[in-house]
Amino acid sequence: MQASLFHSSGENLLPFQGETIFYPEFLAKQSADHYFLKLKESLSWKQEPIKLFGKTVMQPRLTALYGNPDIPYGYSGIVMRAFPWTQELEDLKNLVEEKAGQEFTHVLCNFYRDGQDSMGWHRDNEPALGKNPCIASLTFGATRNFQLRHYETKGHKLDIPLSHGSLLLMIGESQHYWEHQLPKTKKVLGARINLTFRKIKR
Ligand SMILES: O=C(O)CCC(=O)C(=O)O
Ligand SMILES: [Fe+2]
Repeated sequence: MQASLFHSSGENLLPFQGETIFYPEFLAKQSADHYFLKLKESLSWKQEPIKLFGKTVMQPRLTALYGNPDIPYGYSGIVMRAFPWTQELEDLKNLVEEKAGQEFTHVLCNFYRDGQDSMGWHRDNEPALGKNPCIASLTFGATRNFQLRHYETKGHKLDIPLSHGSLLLMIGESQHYWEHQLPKTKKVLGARINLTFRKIKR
């Protein structure tokens, strides 16, 4: 497969040190509507604790990990065991793999119940993801503002409204030089599902 072909329809949003490409209409509305309802009711959503500066706190969202159960994956002091792929997640994985031009082993699923659920500044740079990982982020439901900023300078802040059916690819050196977050908001009342496809090494 020729990597250059896959990103031809998208533009890099980062000014330097990484590539992040946004496809606002990756899925048609009807298809995105179908997946939102299906994923909401069928995935094993759970609120899990994480360790933050030595303290155990509950994550401000629900999560579920799917993929190869033989490869454990963890972040922020927790280890998650993956559930095997469901039909819907596998179908979406195939679509995303075609666009990204690479394969994924896992998908981390996030459920933001409303604007009060969030995710703080971080990089997806666990050693198990390898040097320049491709993180493919698929969104369903309420549009939320996704923010990126340069990790060292905390400058060059970008706001990307991740809409229903959109796909964001973070590739190259993105996870080395840029951090991202999904801040809380008083404006958003509806629920949002985000799937981040990842390739995890043993
Ligand atoms: O919900 C989002 O858009 C961000 C999710 C994310 O950054 C992650 O799962 O690592
Ligand atoms: Fe992330």
